[in-house]
Amino acid sequence: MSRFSGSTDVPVLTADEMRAWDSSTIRRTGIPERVLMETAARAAASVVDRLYPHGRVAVAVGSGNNGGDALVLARTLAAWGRDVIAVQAGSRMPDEALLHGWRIPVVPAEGAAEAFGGAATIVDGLLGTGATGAPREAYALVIRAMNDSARPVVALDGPSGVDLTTGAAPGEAVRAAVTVTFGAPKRGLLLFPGRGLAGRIVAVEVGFAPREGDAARLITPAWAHQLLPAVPPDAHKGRMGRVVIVAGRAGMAGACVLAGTGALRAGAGMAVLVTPEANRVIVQSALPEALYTDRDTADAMEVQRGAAAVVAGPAMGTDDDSLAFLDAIARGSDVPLLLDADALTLLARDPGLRERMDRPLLLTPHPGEAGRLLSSSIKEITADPFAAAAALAERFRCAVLLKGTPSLVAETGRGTRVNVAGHAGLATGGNGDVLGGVIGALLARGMEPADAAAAGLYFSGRAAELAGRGRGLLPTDVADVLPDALLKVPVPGSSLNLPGILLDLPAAV
Ligand SMILES: NC(=O)C1=CN([C@@H]2O[C@H](COP(=O)(O)OP(=O)(O)OC[C@H]3O[C@@H](n4cnc5c(N)ncnc54)[C@H](OP(=O)(O)O)[C@@H]3O)[C@@H](O)[C@H]2O)[C@@H](O)CC1
Ligand SMILES: [K+]
Repeated sequence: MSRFSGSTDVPVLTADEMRAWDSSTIRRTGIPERVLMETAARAAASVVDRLYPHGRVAVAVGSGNNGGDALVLARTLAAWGRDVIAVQAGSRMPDEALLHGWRIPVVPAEGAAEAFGGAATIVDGLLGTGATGAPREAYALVIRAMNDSARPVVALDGPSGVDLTTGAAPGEAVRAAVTVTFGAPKRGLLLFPGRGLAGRIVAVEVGFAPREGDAARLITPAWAHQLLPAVPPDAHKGRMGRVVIVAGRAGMAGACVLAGTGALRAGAGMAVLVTPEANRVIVQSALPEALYTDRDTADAMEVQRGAAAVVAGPAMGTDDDSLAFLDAIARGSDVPLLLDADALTLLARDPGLRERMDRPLLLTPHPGEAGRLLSSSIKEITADPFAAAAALAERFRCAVLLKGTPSLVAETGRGTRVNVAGHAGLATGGNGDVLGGVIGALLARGMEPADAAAAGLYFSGRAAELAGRGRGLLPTDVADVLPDALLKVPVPGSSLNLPGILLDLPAAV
């Protein structure tokens, strides 16, 4: 289960952004780099000591500041009475003065396998945000020895060999049990394969100044709850928002039911399901709480009268009739419109649809749909989802929720939001339909499209966590616990019980 501090503002940074933040903190505050390093390394030492309290700790030391962190951590653990040995990977060691005179045995890279074999826990302080390309030979040797040792590895800032901006691993890369990352989670830790190699991710606060500008940020519980409009004590269904859902071609009633369920479970005052007559009996039996309108005879303007938000697309069909109906819907109102699934395929076919409508727009593509909208391949989308989401937002002048691991929300001029709530149990058909309905309900309650998308991701992810992690979770199981996820109950902080933990994310398994 993802755990967060109460912070509303946790950046997600590229390696370059992290280095720039570091230098600007030093410049603006006068805090010496050594103090940041000391704070970072002591926080990591606490995590190592808490999680792996017994036996020898072997610390792999690179020649940059990541190695500096490792030396400070080694010295700190030694001062706490732990048995510590260091393995030198670089041609030189970081400043010896970091050891404060503590004597720690140091072995060369060639002795790594033996040193790791004699240890209970390994700390990876080889490479951090300053690394470029695949680890060079002595480093690669030490990384191989680490991965072959069958000992748990705690990576400092990131698993060495992982590009902390892209998540790529161009050569040997550490497979960590835990990554303690400093100041903010790095983007490359949240993108695969980096996410898989990082293990459990613990982000610790180390004394940076507040970040300025529109960097990417985590969607935190505190932020999502703060955005959620309060339910007035004299609420009535009209004030809680009417969501119109255009979904499900004939024979595809399920998508419509699931989107409607998502909307109602997320607190919409009313859901109107617009779907062909062929689906009527199923839709009305499965979700009698929703209103039904026959799509075959519906007037696109009439059906949106009184609506506070419209969701169109889940399994609605991609034929000419569907395009004509979508076009009429898009032009028939000025309330926020969410386009998902088949509606995105139709938009890719007829991008002029965007110009013909005049209303706030949110697109919620998966990488395949994003690829169609940008005329690029799924591989290109997943290689840099941050860039793809930003390009879509620019191209269609709208908010974009790009689904994936992690899902992102982008809008031009606003920082990208990154979701880490939820788990792989959400990767089944139908959850996207529920999510569309949830976001529709949040739009209908007056949230901005990008905010509604980000909050919708968080609350759905949280609901999936509450519903449990096992296989076989139905989208309706997730929808059923949405009301609990939406309650303003504080999310428990890190089970490590140490101060300053911004994020504690379980390993991706
Ligand atoms: N100030 C902060 O924000 C704070 C930062 N902190 C810490 O500093 C880390 C960043 O430190 P950094 O900038 O010194 O870079 P780092 O990752 O140690 O690597 C540089 C070294 O690696 C080498 N090298 C590069 N590529 C390589 C390769 N492929 N294969 C082999 N070697 C390679 C390169 O050698 P060169 O290429 O120069 O010969 C150079 O010696 C950051 O991640 C965090 O842990 C904390 O103390 C808290 C405060
Ligand atoms: K590292």
